[in-house]
Amino acid sequence: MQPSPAVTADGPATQVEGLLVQARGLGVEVRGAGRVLHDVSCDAAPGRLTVIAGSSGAGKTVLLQALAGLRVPAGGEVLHDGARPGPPGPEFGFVPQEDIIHQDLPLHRTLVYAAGLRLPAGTPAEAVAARVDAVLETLGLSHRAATPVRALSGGERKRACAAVELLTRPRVLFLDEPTSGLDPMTGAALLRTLRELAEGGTTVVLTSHVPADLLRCDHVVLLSPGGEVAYSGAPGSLCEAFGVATVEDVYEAVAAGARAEPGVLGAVPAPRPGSVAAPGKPGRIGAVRQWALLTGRGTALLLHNRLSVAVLAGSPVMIVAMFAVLFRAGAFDPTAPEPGSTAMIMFWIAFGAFFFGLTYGLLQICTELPVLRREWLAGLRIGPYVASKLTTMLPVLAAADALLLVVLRALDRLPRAGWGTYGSLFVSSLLASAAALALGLLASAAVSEPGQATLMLPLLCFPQVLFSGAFVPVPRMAAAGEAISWAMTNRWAFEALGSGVDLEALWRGGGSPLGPPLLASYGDSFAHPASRGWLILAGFTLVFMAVTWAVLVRKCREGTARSRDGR
Ligand SMILES: Nc1ncnc2c1ncn2[C@@H]1O[C@H](COP(=O)(O)OP(=O)(O)OP(=O)(O)O)[C@@H](O)[C@H]1O
Repeated sequence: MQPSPAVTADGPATQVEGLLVQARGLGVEVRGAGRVLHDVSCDAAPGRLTVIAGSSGAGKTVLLQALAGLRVPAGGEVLHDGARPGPPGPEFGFVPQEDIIHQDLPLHRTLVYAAGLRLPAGTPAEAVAARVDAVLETLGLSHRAATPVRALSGGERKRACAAVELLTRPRVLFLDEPTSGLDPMTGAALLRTLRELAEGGTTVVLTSHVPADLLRCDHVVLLSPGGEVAYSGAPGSLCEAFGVATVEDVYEAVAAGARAEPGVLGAVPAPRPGSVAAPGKPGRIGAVRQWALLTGRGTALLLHNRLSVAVLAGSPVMIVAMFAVLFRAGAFDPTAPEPGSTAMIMFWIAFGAFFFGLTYGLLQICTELPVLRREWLAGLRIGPYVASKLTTMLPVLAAADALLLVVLRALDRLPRAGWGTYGSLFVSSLLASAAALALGLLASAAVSEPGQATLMLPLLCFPQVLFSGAFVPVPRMAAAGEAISWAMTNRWAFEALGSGVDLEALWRGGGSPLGPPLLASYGDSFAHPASRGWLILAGFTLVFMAVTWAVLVRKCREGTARSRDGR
């Protein structure tokens, strides 16, 4: 790791008027854990490096979130410049323990996208690039600008996350365990960088359980295992206050119940009860611009991730190859059709389109929830975010569906028909994929980790096969099964595809004696125009997207005390 450079004239630490953060008698409850913090009073002053320390589980993260205004106090209050925290604006930086940047793009490009979402609307591209360059220089990352984030070392990745937060020149920067997992030298270098930011005026608050970190900061807030302040003051007086020789001894003394008198911070402005801190002027970019930016970033991320490219390109090719060897040619020959095979070909096209959409959607959101949460706080709207997932993936799905149809037609597994028929088949497939993609996005938003999303795959696929009406025709289903089939997008895709190739006419008038009895068992499944299926599939897509939006809004708001305008 390179030594941290001096803060440049253009760097984020220059001429920043830091935010005064105060906690007064703060109590915080966490669902499932009860009251975690008790009567905590402490200050984090501008231009200072404040560290929240304590044993594991003492409540450091909860206190950091509460000081940032991201947790509702159960008692007492948090004040920013003497007022209640307002909506988080560009003056606010928060780096959680999880990475808040995507892994696949080069660092510079990642920061340019982040800046696009955070800097005021209308910021010229050159100004964005200059800002990114300045932040990279401040954090000693200029030489890694072209490196994919995934290839950065642990310490560099932590600084890259901080870099995102510095783009807007925040007045306060909160960091949750920025030095955890770093070797002592890298940790010390990161703290030096944070010190330089503090010296430039920024209020810097971090959590740490590395003893050496405490001595490098200006102010220590040490929590007892029960979530009370055991010490608040200068690091130089810490050991003396407990009558011990080392920081490790202090931890032992605190675990045994020792407490020290809170240190005096100096004069702070009197609180203005009832008032709300004004956010910095956000000047956020509009919903359409957010959607365009996210679509561009989503596409770039897809193309830069080898695994996703392999899945995107590989799964349609494999499925097309399997279909090609499964079905015999000529099933749609009007003089000697194979009615059973034609129904199966239609079903497997519908299911292939469904499968592409679902698998593409399932990992889209759950793998980037920490990034989304942080960007939401910074002003990202959930609507453009969800819409961008659709617009990023739809062209890929269109290509996969088209490939399926073109190859099956070329191999004579589909009828010799004109553009009208193939246009209809393509629209049915694409809408089936879109509905499945939206279902995948919903599942991805609802689960809490990628492993759960993978488990959802068979759960979501099975009913789509069973209740599609292909293997057990809808008129032959039990009443409950028929009711369930209404909720299956695959049923509507199957019927729209069958209607698109006019299976009814082929079965009724074709030269196979099996056609009429089959038609009798499928009833009016293919009697409706394909457009009816299209409308239903489009409706499902919209409903799944809307529910995804609602789930994500709830997840982003969860535990967030600060209101946020402009979702
Ligand atoms: N989402 C949650 N659900 C249940 N309990 C929680 C949750 N978040 C925190 N807690 C509980 O709140 C307490 C404080 O947690 P916190 O993460 O603030 O501790 P910490 O001091 O930061 O610990 P560590 O150093 O291990 O990160 C712990 O007892 C923890 O189990």
